[in-house]
Amino acid sequence: MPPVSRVPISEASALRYCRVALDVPLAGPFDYASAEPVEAGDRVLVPFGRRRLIGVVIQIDIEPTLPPEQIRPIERVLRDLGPLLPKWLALAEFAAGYYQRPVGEVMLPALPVPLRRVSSYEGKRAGQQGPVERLKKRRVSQSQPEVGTPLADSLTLTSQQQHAADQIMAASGFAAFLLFGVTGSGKTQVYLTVAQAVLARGGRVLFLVPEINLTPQFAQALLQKLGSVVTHDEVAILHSRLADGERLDAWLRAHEGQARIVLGTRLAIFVSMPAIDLIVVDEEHDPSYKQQEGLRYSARDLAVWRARQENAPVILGSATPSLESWHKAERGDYQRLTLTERASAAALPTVQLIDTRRLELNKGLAPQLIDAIGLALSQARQALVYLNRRGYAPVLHCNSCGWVSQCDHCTAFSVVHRAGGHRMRLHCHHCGAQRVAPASCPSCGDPDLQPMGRGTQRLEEHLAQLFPQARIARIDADSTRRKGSAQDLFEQVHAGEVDILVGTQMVSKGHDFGNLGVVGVVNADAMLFSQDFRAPERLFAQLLQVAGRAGRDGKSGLVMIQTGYPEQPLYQALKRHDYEGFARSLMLEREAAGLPPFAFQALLTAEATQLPDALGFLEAARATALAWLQAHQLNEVVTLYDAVPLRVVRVAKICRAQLLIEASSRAALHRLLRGWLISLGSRHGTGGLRWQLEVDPLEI
Ligand SMILES: Nc1ncnc2c1ncn2[C@@H]1O[C@H](COP(=O)(O)OP(=O)(O)OP(=O)(O)O)[C@@H](O)[C@H]1O
Ligand SMILES: [Zn+2]
Repeated sequence: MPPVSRVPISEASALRYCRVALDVPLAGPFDYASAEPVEAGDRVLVPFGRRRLIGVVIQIDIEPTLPPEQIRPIERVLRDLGPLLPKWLALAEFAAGYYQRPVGEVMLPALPVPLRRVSSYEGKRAGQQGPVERLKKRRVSQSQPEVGTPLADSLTLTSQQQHAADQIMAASGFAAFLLFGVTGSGKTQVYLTVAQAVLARGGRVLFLVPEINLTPQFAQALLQKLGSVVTHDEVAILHSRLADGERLDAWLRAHEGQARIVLGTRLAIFVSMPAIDLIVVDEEHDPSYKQQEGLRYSARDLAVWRARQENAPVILGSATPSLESWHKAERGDYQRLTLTERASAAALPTVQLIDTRRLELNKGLAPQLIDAIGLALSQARQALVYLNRRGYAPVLHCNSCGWVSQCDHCTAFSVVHRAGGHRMRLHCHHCGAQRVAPASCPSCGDPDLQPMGRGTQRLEEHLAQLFPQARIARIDADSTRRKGSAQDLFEQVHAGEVDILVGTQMVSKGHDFGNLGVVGVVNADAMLFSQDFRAPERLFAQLLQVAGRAGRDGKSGLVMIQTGYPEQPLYQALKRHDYEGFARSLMLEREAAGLPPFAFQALLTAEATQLPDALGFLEAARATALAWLQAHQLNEVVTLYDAVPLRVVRVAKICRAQLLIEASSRAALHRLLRGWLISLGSRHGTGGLRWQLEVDPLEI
């Protein structure tokens, strides 16, 4: 361990004071003293309580807020990396302010682990070097990077694609575009055409995709189209499944400017780049752009902020834009570009609603769907059956006494999963607890326990019985846990080694299947009557997206949706591929009800071992907020709802409750949040109570 530099008080006048952001759940930032000059953006190793932490200097030459003798000195300035750029610091400061988190909890998690872990800089392995030098040594010893092979790019843009690309390329400085293009309209080609122009003049591009599994497809398309303007080495890929070293490598290449294309999932929005000349957010409506823990940011919204900061254009692309973005386009904040036709001379698929009320289903499948799948297979085409529920069956049930499988730790059913050798297991999808399914009913002893309902595993089994000759692949979170397994499965589908694909929404996002003739949707109704006001928007998007996988090759595509409510406007709009009409009706409802995008929300969630503690905390918080609103004459502008338990109230033995805050003015909402948070105290309160604030929550 390097000696701790204890600076004698007599020399205190030679000290400078600075403010350091640390990843601790306290307001911060924290004052430190330094004998050597530091700059904003420097990473430093500092003592904190009894621990030592790596932090980021965010302000220098400050007037300390504590008496000098209480201020501890910085132990070491980490000089293996130049200071983080002012623009990057500003992005983190903005996110911290907007999402109401201490800046250190934004900055440090945004850095690759080795750059913020004390042990990377100490101990035997670290020697004198830090992780950056170690990585660079490794890089030199590896073979030279291969140069991208420019492939002939034979596609001629359709006139709609060309028009959209021209509009974007004509933009100077910041401009936000909503690229609204039907499924298969070739939005990717528009992004790539604009990116090509940017890269050809030496610029840099940040591409965001919603799913890790889409990065290989995208990276390939990038190199194919852009191989003449960038090399392999100039593309950096960032997502959460990379090993620490890989992530550091990609991050550094972006930070140091070597990478000119950064392609990644939501976390890539926090990448450090010397400049960005174009940002693309593909499938901008996708909920996975919203981080659901820690700093609950929206990468899509930060992308727009960042484009403004960089004075660059941003493209938000989707066949089913979020109502937030659609609203901004309607108001003219975003420029809307529309692609109404599929690119490759393919028509949009025919959507049929199968009324299951008058049907006898065979293993949950309508005879028409079974026939359609059979026909597709006989024509050597593929079929996809979509069921957004993983596992074998949602619950195990006793016919004699009515016992159902429940998680011991959560107020939720435990889901039946089939392990190898057909053994049943029970998994809780909330807390992750797993156990072997009981052989007989724990309540009455009846050995005849039945799985009830259907998940993707069971659907896969049924399809195998109905189509014994077919090669069936299941793609869901369970079948793709192993790194690379999703990519392998998708490659098998593309290579034609799969006849029937069974999957959850993982299969619906953005995949360009070449030979998919039929898409069947089962059990979509489950989401039709959800409490969440965003449920119809989300269901429509999911179904339109999955429907859009069919018939992309120019041959016919057929989509069959099994429903007990075919007359529902959502299904009727789907049948017409009518995003615009459906969005219009949802928008009217939202406006009448004063819901987003016509209002702004925040959600305060509390967790405690006893529900009354969580509710009590929220009620006290509510009273404080009400008083504050009254004092600031904002009680007309901001509404505080009652504190209520969450739908799944107990998870892993912890009870959860929430308090919804809604405002007609974003500024008023943020004023309240700033004034209020201080009064709530530490996020880890006493008696195991924890709270969490989310700005712009997606799920309520
Ligand atoms: N100008 C073009 N001429 C011929 N084929 C094209 C053209 N542009 C795109 N394509 C092809 O059309 C298919 C769909 O393109 P792409 O995947 O970009 O659609 P998309 O708009 O992203 O759709 P989705 O929203 O459904 O993901 C791809 O196979 C692509 O190669
Ligand atoms: Zn559980």
